[in-house]
Amino acid sequence: MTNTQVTLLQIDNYGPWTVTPEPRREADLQTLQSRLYADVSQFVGNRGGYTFFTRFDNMIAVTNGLDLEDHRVLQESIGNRYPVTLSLGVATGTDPVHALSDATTRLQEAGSAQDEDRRECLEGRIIEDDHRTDEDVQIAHFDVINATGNYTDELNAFDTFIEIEQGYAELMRHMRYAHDSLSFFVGGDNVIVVCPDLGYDEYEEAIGHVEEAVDVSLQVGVGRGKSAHDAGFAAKHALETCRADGTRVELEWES
Ligand SMILES: Nc1nc2c(ncn2[C@@H]2O[C@H](COP(=O)(O)OP(=O)(O)OP(=O)(O)O)[C@@H](O)[C@H]2O)c(=O)[nH]1
Repeated sequence: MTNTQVTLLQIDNYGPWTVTPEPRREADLQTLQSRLYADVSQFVGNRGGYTFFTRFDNMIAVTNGLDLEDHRVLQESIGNRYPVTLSLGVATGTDPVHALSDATTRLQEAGSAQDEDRRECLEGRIIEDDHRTDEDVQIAHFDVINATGNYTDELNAFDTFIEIEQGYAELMRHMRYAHDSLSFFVGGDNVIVVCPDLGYDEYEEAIGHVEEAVDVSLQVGVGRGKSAHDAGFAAKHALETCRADGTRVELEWES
């Protein structure tokens, strides 16, 4: 049974900061956001977690293996080095959508994202070490079949981007509402999905749905693990099996 630990990271009072005392240069905001993401991704990644940039002012991380002290150190380190601070909500659950929803509620109850007095909140709970198992995290790594031959080498770069984003948008909505999963575009033609306990049939159904709806063909490798890294790494290996064997769905634990 999965038990996903999800952290919502929210920049405190960021909207007002971007326009005070007057609107800040857009290139500077983009640079700040991408550097902040890079630092958070490295900190969480070094401890076995995955961070997704999502909307940049709100990031979502799978943090199985990180305790509350790790979260506090992250906040302190960012607060020391950036002109902005982070509030964090952490929650756990057998279904990652529920866990994220609980993490969100924790922050919302602590105050608005644009409340001057809500700074560096840390709310929630983690999975204790002695309760962690090798099946806590399930990650599915989706990829567009032959994106290079069908899109990248054929269409102009923007039209390729539209096709890939259409596939992502359809998959993300379907996995959220049909399978209680959180999907994140991670670059190129790749989408990483944080899932509850799903099996072969659900993944095959999702791929069929996206193909039917937007005519984008996907393959998926799925892995399980104690941390996001362990599950995601297993998923990457399963995806390599799809590529080698021409299969659409590979579950690492069944190979
Ligand atoms: N984030 C991330 N991006 C990847 C990964 N693998 C590939 N990519 C991206 O996806 C792009 C396309 O690579 P592939 O998916 O290997 O190419 P493809 O043409 O779709 O070929 P097949 O996947 O074999 O059908 C690359 O340029 C990368 O940007 C990965 O594991 N993680």
